[in-house]
Amino acid sequence: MLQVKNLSFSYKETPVLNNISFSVKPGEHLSIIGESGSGKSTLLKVLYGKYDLNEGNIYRKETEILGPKFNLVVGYDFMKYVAQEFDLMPFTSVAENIGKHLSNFYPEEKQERTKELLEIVELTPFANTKVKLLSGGQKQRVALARALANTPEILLLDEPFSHIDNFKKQSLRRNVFRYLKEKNIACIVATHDKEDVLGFADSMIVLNNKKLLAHDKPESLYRNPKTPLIAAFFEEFSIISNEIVYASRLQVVENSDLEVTVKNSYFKGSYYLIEAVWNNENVYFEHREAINRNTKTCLSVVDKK
Ligand SMILES: Nc1ncnc2c1ncn2[C@@H]1O[C@H](COP(=O)(O)OP(=O)(O)OP(=O)(O)O)[C@@H](O)[C@H]1O
Repeated sequence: MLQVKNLSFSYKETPVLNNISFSVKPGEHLSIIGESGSGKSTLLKVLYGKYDLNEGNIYRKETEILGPKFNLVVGYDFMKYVAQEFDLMPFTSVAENIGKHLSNFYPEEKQERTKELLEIVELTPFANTKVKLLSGGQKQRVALARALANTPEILLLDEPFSHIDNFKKQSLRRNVFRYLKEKNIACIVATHDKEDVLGFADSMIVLNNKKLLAHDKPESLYRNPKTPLIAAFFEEFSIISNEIVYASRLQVVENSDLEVTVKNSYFKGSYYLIEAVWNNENVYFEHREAINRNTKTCLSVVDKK
């Protein structure tokens, strides 16, 4: 449904994206990951038609998405974009902000729809609160609900849960992503958080050095990370005999050639992450309890599942 072909983009003299191609199917959830400054936000803005491309094309079905040089009003009805800065109306209520783009011809439907959207983003108790009185995370949820109001075909989300506390984040993420699937709304999500990806995204792209480093299912990239950058997105890892090995694949054994010296133990809830040294390199592994500093311990690599 959305097709990106050989896209290249520069801010004046600064090239940011080089020869990027991918496509998104109706209802697909695509994550964009990459280090800070790798161009995730820029890619979303370019997809939205905010900038003119240097090269390449973006198509939604047969329609080409064009930048401001060719399209006076930025944006399209079939696509909504929730930026990192939310651009809300501070002096009006949460409900009014959410209903801003809903038609006034059908007041009952508008009220019903606003109620439904408030529930999705868990803001029902704040319906009549002025937006300027909300926290950053609450404003982010208003922006999300407003983007969903007219059921777009494609939603572009830039770090959609970054301002939301951990208490709310899990349930909100499930609510929103489940809703998008139910309504067959495609979403393209720029994120630093693997929790936004695993269990939700159908596919992911990795931006690095202006290029598309990888494009695959999250499961495939997790199981076979081509580079340390990809592995680092998912978990702590070590390089052992030129292989990327996640901390969860190393276990303590009686004897092995891999004898490490423990430096630190970090409590992680259901396990400890142990930082150790082997051949002057850091090695990370998971263990059910903390291990004293300077303890020598042997490790073995568990086979991939
Ligand atoms: N308006 C702009 N004008 C000039 N350069 C910009 C502009 N916006 C971003 N850049 C540059 O483009 C590059 C990509 O930035 P972008 O914000 O797209 O990265 P990002 O991957 O989204 O980063 P983050 O994860 O920190 O949000 C950076 O080098 C940034 O400095």
